[in-house]
Amino acid sequence: MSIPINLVRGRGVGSGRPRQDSLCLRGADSKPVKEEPLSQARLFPRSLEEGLGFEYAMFHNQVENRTVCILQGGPYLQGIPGFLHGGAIATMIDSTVGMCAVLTGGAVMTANLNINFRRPIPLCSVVVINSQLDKIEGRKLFVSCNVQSLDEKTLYSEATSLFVKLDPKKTSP
Ligand SMILES: CCCCCCCC/C=C\CCCCCCCC(=O)SCCNC(=O)CCNC(=O)[C@H](O)C(C)(C)COP(=O)(O)OP(=O)(O)OC[C@H]1O[C@@H](n2cnc3c(N)ncnc32)[C@H](O)[C@@H]1OP(=O)(O)O
Repeated sequence: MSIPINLVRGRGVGSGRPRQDSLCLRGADSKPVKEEPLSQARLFPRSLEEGLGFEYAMFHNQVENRTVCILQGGPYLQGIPGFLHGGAIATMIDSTVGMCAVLTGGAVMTANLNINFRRPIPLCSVVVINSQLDKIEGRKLFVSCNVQSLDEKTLYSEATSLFVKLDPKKTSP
């Protein structure tokens, strides 16, 4: 029986090389089986060679609860020829609004993510993801963002998201 891997904890934040992470293996009942260092585990957007995948830097404003990501999607992220794959865009939107939620609320997980893809993003172009915390209701954090060209003339995507703070009383998220 194969053991499903339910949680890979990434530690790489912002730009830089991928770091070693630890891996928690969980059985079918979601109970931890063992936790050990795993050199192959990487934060997903840091899993490709430099320059070929997700090239980005993030900046967080703690006063305004805003996170900005400067992103250049490389040639391994192609969807329609010449343009970024929608899943790659979704990954970086989730990572940016996720960073905003984590730095505001601590341990959270994405519960809902809605994306409108307005214009295709040319491969290897530089775009800006602007996210901000809209409101907090109990354990729920609502974060929205847009993806624009550097000159702000082109709106590529808009998204809204819901993050839920993990409940320490529950054994698994
Ligand atoms: C984790 C540690 C974080 C620390 C990391 C630090 C290092 C930072 C490094 C790098 C940051 C980069 C950032 C990465 C970003 C990527 C994040 C992801 O991609 S996460 C993977 C995808 N998401 C899942 O797999 C979730 C699967 N879902 C769940 O596990 C649960 O559903 C969970 C935890 C989200 C909520 O479960 P419940 O049991 O705790 O809570 P309930 O009672 O169900 O909901 C609480 C409230 O939220 C509403 N809610 C829940 N889900 C909803 C939904 N989908 N739509 C609307 N409302 C929803 C409910 O109606 C309830 O609302 P009412 O309190 O009654 O008002």
